[in-house]
Parts: sequence; C-alpha cells; structure tokens
Amino acid sequence: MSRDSWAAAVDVQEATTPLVQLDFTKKVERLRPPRTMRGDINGNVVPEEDRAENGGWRSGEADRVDLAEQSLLNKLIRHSLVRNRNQVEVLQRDPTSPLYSVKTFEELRLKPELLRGVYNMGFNRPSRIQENALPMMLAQPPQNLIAQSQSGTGKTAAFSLAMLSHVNPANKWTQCLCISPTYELALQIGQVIEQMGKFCPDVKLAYGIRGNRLERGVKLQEQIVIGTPGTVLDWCTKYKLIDPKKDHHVCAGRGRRDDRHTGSPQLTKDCQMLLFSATFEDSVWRFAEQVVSDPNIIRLKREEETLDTIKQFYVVCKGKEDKFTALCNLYGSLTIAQAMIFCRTRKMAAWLTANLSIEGHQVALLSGEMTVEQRAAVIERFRNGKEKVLITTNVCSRGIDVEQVSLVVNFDLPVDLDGNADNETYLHRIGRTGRFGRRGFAVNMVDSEHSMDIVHQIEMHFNRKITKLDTSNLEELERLMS
Ligand SMILES: Nc1ncnc2c1ncn2[C@@H]1O[C@H](COP(=O)(O)OP(=O)(O)OP(=O)(O)O)[C@@H](O)[C@H]1O
Repeated sequence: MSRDSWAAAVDVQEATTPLVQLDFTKKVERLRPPRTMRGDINGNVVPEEDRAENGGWRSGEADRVDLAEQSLLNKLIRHSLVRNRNQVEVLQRDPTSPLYSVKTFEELRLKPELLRGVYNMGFNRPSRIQENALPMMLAQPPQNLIAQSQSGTGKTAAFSLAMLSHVNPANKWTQCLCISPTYELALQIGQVIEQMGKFCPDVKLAYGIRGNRLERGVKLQEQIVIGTPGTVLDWCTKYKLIDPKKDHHVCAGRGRRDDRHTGSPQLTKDCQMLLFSATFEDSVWRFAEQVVSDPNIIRLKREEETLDTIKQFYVVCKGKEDKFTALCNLYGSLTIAQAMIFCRTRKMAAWLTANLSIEGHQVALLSGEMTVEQRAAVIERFRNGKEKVLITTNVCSRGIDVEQVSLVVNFDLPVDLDGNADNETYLHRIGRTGRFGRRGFAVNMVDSEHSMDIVHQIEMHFNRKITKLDTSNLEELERLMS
C-alpha cells in the first residue's frame, strides 16, 4: 500500500470514529494500537505473532477497547496526516509561509548536475530560505551570511547546495568545511550532501567525526569535510590533514556556540563563512557577528520563529508516575506515525524506557552515554521506521530530520541552569515534527507549578498559545483541526 492509500485508509477510519476525550492520567488497561497500525507505516502487514515485537501488543488483546484510539489527540494526528498530502504545494504558493518562493531552482542558477540532484530528491521548488540565501551564497565575490529560518524549512539543503556549487572537483584538496554541533547531525548533513551531489561523481566527502582516525600529516583529497568542531579543528591544527590556507571557499556551520572548542583554524581572508540556525539567542548572535565579518543577514522576527503547522499542547499531571501513566495512555497516538519523547536527564530517559518496555511498549533509547556507533544505529532504525517511538535527551534536539515524526512529547520541559524556560531548546525539540510543511503536534507534560510557569514563559517568549489538552476546550481543539 502506498503512503497515499495508507493516508486514505486513515481518512475512512476518521470519518467513522466518534470523538472521545481521554483522561490522560487515568490508568487504563493495556492498550492495543489503532486498527490502521496493524500494518507498518508503509502498509506492510505485520504477522499476528510478530506484533508484540513490532507494535508492542499481543494477540488475544484484540477485543479490548482502545481509548487512545478514539482520543482527540489521536484524531488530530490522523487528520493532519491526511492533510499533509497536498500541504507542501499549497504552502509553497502561500506568501505568508516560510516555504513560499517565487523562483524555480533553474532561476537560482544551479549547475545542471545539482538541478538533477535536487529533482532526484523530489524537491519541486525552493523554500523561502533557499530562494533568499542561495543568490547571496553563490554571488561573486563570495559574501558571508548569517541566516535564520524556522526548523525544517530547508537550511541544510541550502548550504549543502552552496558548498557543492563552489567546489572545484578537479582540485584534490579540501575546499569546504562544514561544522555541525553533533555527530548525528554531521552524519545526516553528509547524507544530504551525498544525495544532492549524486550527479557530481568527482566531489568527495570526508567525515571529521570522533573515531575517524586518519594518518597524521597526509593531506585529505576530499573537497568537503563535514564534522564536529573538536575533530575538524584537530584535523586542521594538530593532525595537519587540511590546509586551511589553501584555496578555501566555504566554511558553513549550524549555529551553536561551543565553548569547549575556542580555537579556530586560520582560514584565508576570502574564505566565505556561512552560519545557519533556527534560533539565535542573543549571545550566539553576538558571537556570530564577531566571527563572521561583514555578513549578509537573514533574521526572523520572534513571532515568526515558531511554525503554524506545529500545534502545541500541555497535559496536567500530578508527578512523574502520573506523567508515565499519561504517556502509556497516549501510546496509541505515538505510534500512528512516529514520535520523539524528550527527557531532561539520561537517568530519566533510561527510567522511562525501562518502564514503558515493562508495560509492553516498544521504544528505542538514544542517550549521550552510548557509543557514537550505537547512536548512529538507533537513529538509522528510527529514520527507517523500524522504531516508532524514540526516547532521548537534548542530544537529539537539533536538526534531526525524520519526516514521519508527527508528535513530540516533552516528558520534561527544557530548562536552563537557573531553572527558567530554555526557549531555544524548546524550539529545536518541537521542530523535530512539522518538517517542511507537514503538520505536527507537541505535547508538554506539566507536573508542578514550576513546570506550568515554564509553559507560560515559553508562550510569552514566542507569543504563541499552548493549549490545554482536555475536555473543557473541545471547541478550540475542533477549530485547530479545521
Ligand atoms: N525545496 C524543497 N522541497 C521539498 N523538500 C525539501 C526542500 N528543501 C528541503 N526539503 C526537505 O525538507 C526537510 C527539512 O529540510 P532541512 O533538514 O534542510 O531543514 P532545516 O531547516 O535544516 O531543519 P532544522 O532547522 O531542523 O535543522 C528535509 O527532509 C528535506 O529533504
């Protein structure tokens, strides 16, 4: 079954399912997933005996009532999955959308092999950030750029195209450095560059990430190096694998100040610097302006930073156990497509994973103490839809792009060291859903006056309402669905 016909199946079910509100914190009998999830997301039917593994339920439970199946959140998610089908095209014609563009990729004067690359990835038109940033990045002489655009609006694709446009494949030395805040994101950006550069066979890519040891002093021949700050810096300064002074074109980065790595490779004066992020808190902005000289700037207004396509809710619970019960009750909604659950500490993430597993729910854990190989393997399984629910800490809050994530749960709200709302992390976390015009949902678990206060701080910061998910605002929730 194709994804479209799967969505159509959801459509039919939606029309026949009555709207029932779930009391999230009331313990209910072990739930089975919604009918449409008896197959996987691609419509492959899962054999009865395998379902305990694949969907977290066992045969013999078939007649038990699934409250989550009929819950409002469940219905909202299904509704949104159906709407996603034409959403991107509609948004790309809506001048108020971050995906809006008037130009085509041809008009952005990309090389023919890169045009083939973007079309091969299924892109029809550029997004707003791509349309605005590419001419600046491709101008001669090269211009520096600091650019902000909402999560999932195509920043990675934009600077990947810029790097691929600038490299000279005939020169067998590193010409572009791309710095990413995490290992996972470096791998993901590398995959985008590889896909986009599919028709540029002579352009090669090296991963400057922990564990990738190369012979000291032997210069790299790959034109693009993508990696994390510490390793790329070591490759330039300690191991002398990259000559930063040699005909360097671009140094692109995903915006986050990393105070652990204060050095920088001595790049040539005409090296083009590009810095992209969905958020720029004031200190990062000041830092960016220090390191990027005379930049072009693309900056969002505060109220533009959050996406209309991500609906934000909160659920009131009494404490940790209550939040856990609420999560169990939501499990049916989590597995309609895919979901990410964020915890504040590794310990909490491990506790949640263990307890959900004891309840028979299948979840995957991604946490900072795992080896980089283990982390990469977990993300790959999640990306391929083999796992539906990923529990993690902030290690995964930035940049990870998994199209099918329709729900983000903040089991713990993100706070800074002073206990105030960490708005930046909040935005990155909820931005794991609602990718490129798709609809998404964020559910925040509130278990104290303090966490309620955090929700209010976030609301005020972004000037966006976070709606209580309960029976008293059915009308508002119905309005959100329309
Ligand atoms: N022009 C386009 N047309 C269709 N899809 C696109 C286009 N540009 C990017 N995408 C897709 O949209 C998704 C989000 O893009 P991308 O990861 O580049 O966003 P981002 O702005 O870098 O996100 P984040 O802020 O979370 O890092 C990806 O799956 C990507 O393949």
